[in-house]
Amino acid sequence: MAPVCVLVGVMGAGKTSTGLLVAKGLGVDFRDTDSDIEATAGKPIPEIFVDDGEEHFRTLERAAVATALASFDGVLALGGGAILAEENRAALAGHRVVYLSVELSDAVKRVGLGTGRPLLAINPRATLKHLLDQRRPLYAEVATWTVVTDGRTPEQVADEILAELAGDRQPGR
Ligand SMILES: Nc1ncnc2c1ncn2[C@@H]1O[C@H](COP(=O)(O)OP(=O)(O)O)[C@@H](O)[C@H]1O
Ligand SMILES: O=C(O)C1=C[C@@H](OP(=O)(O)O)[C@@H](O)[C@H](O)C1
Ligand SMILES: [Mg+2]
Repeated sequence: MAPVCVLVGVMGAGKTSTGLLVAKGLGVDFRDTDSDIEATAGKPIPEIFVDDGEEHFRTLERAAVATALASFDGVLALGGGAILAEENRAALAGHRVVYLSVELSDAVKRVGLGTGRPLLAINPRATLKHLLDQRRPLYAEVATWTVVTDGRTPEQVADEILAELAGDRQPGR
């Protein structure tokens, strides 16, 4: 069993919102490792960071990623930092991994002022710039294809993914 596709990308790339639309379009289940982690911990992500620290969050995340990749066959969204762990990048090999790319200005517009992302609590623009610089090569490393999301709605991005998936399933491709 394997996910139809796995969405990766930085915070604000639209993994959760676009993933839900892709799953709906395909008529399959949607799963987000962030929700799995919250269910396991019994509390929201910001509280995990405050009470237990980022390292503990990453430990829960590695377990959530491994479980979902092995046992889920719908559309799977990962948290933006999941690709930091070598173990997770290795586990993604052989899966259809869609990198939702977004540049700094759109990412800041989308998540800069929101709550719920503890890493962005202080100076979201500078933090996002640093995370993008650090992580871009890692997203590219695990991706089997990249979809640019700047200036596009989640619906437009989801439609492109659905078209690509439909093409993938055609005989001879
Ligand atoms: N393509 C897009 N265009 C504009 N806003 C978007 C887009 N994708 C997501 N958003 C908005 O950005 C915010 C973060 O989206 P989300 O799906 O949670 O991103 P991620 O899971 O990648 O962090 C949400 O408010 C969402 O509505
Ligand atoms: O980039 C990160 O390190 C994180 C991204 C978040 O998920 P989204 O990318 O869905 O916002 C969430 O896993 C946590 O706040 C840490
Ligand atoms: Mg998300």
